[in-house]
Amino acid sequence: MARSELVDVAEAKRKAHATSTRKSVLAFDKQPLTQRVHWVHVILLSSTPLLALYGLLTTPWVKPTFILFLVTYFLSGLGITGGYHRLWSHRAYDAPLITRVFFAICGASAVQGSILWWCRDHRVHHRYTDTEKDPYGAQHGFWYSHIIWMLFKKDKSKMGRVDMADLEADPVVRWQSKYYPLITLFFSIVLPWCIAGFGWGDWRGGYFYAVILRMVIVHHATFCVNSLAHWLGETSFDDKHSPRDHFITAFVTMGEGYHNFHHEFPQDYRNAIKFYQYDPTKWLIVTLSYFGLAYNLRTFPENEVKKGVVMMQEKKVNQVKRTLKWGPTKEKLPGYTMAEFEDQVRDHKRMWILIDGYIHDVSEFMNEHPGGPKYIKANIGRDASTQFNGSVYDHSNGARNLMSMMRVGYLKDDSE
Ligand code: HEM
Ligand SMILES: [Fe+2]
Ligand SMILES: [Fe+2]
Repeated sequence: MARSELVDVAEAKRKAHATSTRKSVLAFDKQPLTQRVHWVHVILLSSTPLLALYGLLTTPWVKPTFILFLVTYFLSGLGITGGYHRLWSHRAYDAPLITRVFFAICGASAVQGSILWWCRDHRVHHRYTDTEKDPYGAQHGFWYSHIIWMLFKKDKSKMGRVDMADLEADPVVRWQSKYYPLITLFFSIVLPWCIAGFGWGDWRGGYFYAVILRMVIVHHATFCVNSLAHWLGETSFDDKHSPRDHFITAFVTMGEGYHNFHHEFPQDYRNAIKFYQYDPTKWLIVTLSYFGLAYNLRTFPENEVKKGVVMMQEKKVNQVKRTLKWGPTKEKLPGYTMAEFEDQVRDHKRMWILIDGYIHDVSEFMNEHPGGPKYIKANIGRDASTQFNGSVYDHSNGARNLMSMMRVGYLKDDSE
């Protein structure tokens, strides 16, 4: 079986498996919707955007607050992407205590739950992508994977399970889980607010911009990794699941936009593999590694990454190939012995020519032959393989493809 056919068969099996998983673990309970609402999430996720909007309309920007807004945006955003996501969820690199504490604090300031909670869901998402066990399964649509999944409590017995032993053993993770509300309150709200207030007297701007607006933007940036990154762009490495690569998603999410790559090679500390693609999270990890603050940066072997690309290209080529006519194959043709072939030409006056094991009807082509009819006529009823392949003229692919459309039979050997 050809390699491309193997790929197709494997894919059909995967699709069948995915459908059966979807049927067997149908989502959501019979419980009424109102009883399943996750009120804390609903209130947090609806009030903060409204507050941010109100702040935007009523509060003037001052330069130091704008700078503080940018700094807190990058710190909390990178806490999620560099810490929660690449370090803890995927172990894409190792980091000493100081880096882990830094990321634990920055990540907490994004107000997206503790490392343990966030990483558990994320590992489940990778393991059960696009099935009912995926907490933010993209098969339920853009808005479900963006935010709706958080607004309802889940039936835990139906969620996928993953190994979290490595995180449970990390004292920084345990410390962050234990004091999560305090750490978040202080680093997300109190500290930036006080810096703007005590620093330059902008209590109002500090609250609305460096705390609320920044929080809302980082929330939705992260949510975009689950929605936009499973919806917009190319499936450059594998199309068996929904993750996609797009530079817009990368810009919105601090580099998490090459999501097809990421789902294929989740342990790679990079999301963007080309130097010109936007991945500030990767740049941060590399910079930290120069100072010994990150080490063992993991990358997937280049050879395997390229195979993914080539297999997708092959798939696209095969799709186009299937739309073209290639002439009948041996299984669809009658076989003739050499004697039968010669009889057909002699007794039935067929204009048949034998080349490369196939018999071709050249009656309509003879006078169109770019090399002139003479060469064809001289070979009716004969095997012209040697002449066709070089002794007279070595034909192009175009000529070979054209010839395959003229097949009317193949040459049986006498034992057949
Ligand atoms: C069904 C069989 C054949 C087909 C479909 C075919 C097709 C073509 C085509 C498309 C060309 C243009 C150049 C190219 O694309 O390579 C060509 C040129 C030519 N063919 Fe054939 N051919 C066939 C059989 C033969 C045979 C049996 C001979 C020789 C005994 C022959 C001799 C030549 C020669 C001499 C040229 C001219 C090259 C030139 O002057 O540039 N062809 N043929
Ligand atoms: Fe994903
Ligand atoms: Fe991930």
